[in-house]
Amino acid sequence: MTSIKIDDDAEPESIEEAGILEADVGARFDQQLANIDPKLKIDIDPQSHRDLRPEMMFIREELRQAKGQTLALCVKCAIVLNNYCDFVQIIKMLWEIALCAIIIYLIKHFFFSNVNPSMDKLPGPPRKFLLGSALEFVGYTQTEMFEKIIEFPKLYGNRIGVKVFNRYILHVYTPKDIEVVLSHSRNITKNITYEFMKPWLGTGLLLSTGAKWHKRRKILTPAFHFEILKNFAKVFEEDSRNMVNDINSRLKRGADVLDVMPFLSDYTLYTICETAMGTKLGSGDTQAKLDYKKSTLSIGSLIMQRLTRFWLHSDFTFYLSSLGKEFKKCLKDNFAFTDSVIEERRQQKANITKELKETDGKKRLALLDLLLEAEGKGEMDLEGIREEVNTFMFEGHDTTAMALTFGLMLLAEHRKVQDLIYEECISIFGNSDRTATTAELAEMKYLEATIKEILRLYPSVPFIGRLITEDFYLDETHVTKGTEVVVHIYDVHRNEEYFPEPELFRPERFLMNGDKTHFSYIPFSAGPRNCIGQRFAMQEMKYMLSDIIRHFILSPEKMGFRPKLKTDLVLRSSEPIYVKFSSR
Ligand code: HEM
Repeated sequence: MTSIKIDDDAEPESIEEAGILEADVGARFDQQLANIDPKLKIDIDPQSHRDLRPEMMFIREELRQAKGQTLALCVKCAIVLNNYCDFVQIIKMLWEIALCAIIIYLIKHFFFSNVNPSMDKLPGPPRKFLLGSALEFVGYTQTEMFEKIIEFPKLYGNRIGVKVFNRYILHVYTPKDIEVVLSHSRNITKNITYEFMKPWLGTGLLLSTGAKWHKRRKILTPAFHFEILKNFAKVFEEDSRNMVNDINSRLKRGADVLDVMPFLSDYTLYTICETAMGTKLGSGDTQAKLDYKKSTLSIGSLIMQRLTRFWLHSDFTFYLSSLGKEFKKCLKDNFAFTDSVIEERRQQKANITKELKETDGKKRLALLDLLLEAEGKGEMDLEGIREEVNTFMFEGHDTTAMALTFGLMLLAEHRKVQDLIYEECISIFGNSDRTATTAELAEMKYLEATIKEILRLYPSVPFIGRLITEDFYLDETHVTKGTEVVVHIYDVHRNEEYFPEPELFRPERFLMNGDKTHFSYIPFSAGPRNCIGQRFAMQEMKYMLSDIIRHFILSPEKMGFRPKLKTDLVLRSSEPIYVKFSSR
């Protein structure tokens, strides 16, 4: 309710003056009445008009219409009301100007603040006004996404520029470009895609950057020292022997065809828990273990779905959505398991300290022990331990499980390769059933070449990303700060120039090339942020594959079967991979 007070002293002196005022005020009213908020109630006290002469009154019909009531206004009232309306108009106008300024700022910030003509020149998928290529993957399944990404170099060439809103994303495929990106000592920050993993892995070794990453890498590198891997040999041996026994008992029950992915994933999980975490899981599925495996698979898939829906990129919208709610539930299950692993090791801490004393500190600590030791020295807190344990549990078991899965699929179709590995094993062990020493594993050159070839065709991490923090050039392309770069490992491994007939599974390539593949072969990435666990992974895979081939002949369930691949945190098959086992 707006009350208009009349200052009687300001009453016009004469009818003429009132007439002039009315004409003036009336004209201005006519302009403004259209803008008066119809909800505005104007209450003019009729008592205050009682002494006014009738000539000094005028009725604005428009006001009556606008307010649904007849108002008799004296000229002074009209002036006051008019001034009031002017004031409201000014405020409204200022608000509109501010709103426009905010919108212009946001549009500029989100769509136009990042302009890089040399990136704009690069070929790439079509761009829509303002959105760029933001709609490119909307509605795609993970399998369709993978197929589309693989098509990119065929459509647009070997250096591709993509713009999504204001983000430039450079895709590189050639060893020459990849070398520049990965060797850069200061461009070590991961790109925005990895942000979606942070609620899960925190800023552990995989996701951290700058000083934190340097400090953590220094603390954790000793956990992958050659001597430590030697200590792990016993666990690798035991787990691969258990795996062989498990397959044997299945064969006795007549179950000779295995869905290999979940099977292998169990064993790589046992191995990472027992080696890096110092915790024996025991065979058989507990609910916590099942929840961990299920939630790890779901987390990857939910992150991929979020990635393709740009409106879920903000935490606010994501956690309101059903995907976000499911994601939270998966994190809870995942953390419950990893927390129990930490707790169990913490309980054994007294034993570790005793062992350290007995060996004069010469005993090398496993990863989790190093973390607990760092906690004791005040270099790390519980949150820090948790993010590293989550990082290593995931990176340390899913990557190797997928490599072994694709490995068994390829070996099953290539009997000759199996025979060559078998012969290599016989040349070392003869008829003995004993397991290999680390020195003997190092001698298995053909097996090593086979694993390399498996990882060439099916690199567990098919793409990696960086956020550029320091400008550099790729020939004439100026890659500026803020640009994201995606390195296509899967594609560079299929470059015909380096790997003739790239789709063929041919381990001999690595016997001839040795290690002179440079940046054309990077399953473990390269440069400062390469895989810290690569020797661990190679050793684990050697133990498992050699033990399988020494005991079984593999054959495919369906000859020529190639599963559809899907984009995920690691390279996955979209359908089960079955392999038939028979005893040698
Ligand atoms: C076949 C097996 C494996 C493959 C193909 C693989 C591949 C890779 C690749 C490509 C990266 C770089 C990721 C990036 O730049 O975003 C990486 C990083 C990493 N990997 Fe592996 N990995 C394997 C096994 C393992 C194992 C067994 C562990 C641990 C025991 C491990 C732990 C890590 C960690 C912690 C990083 C982050 C390193 C850093 O940024 O400093 N990986 N891995």
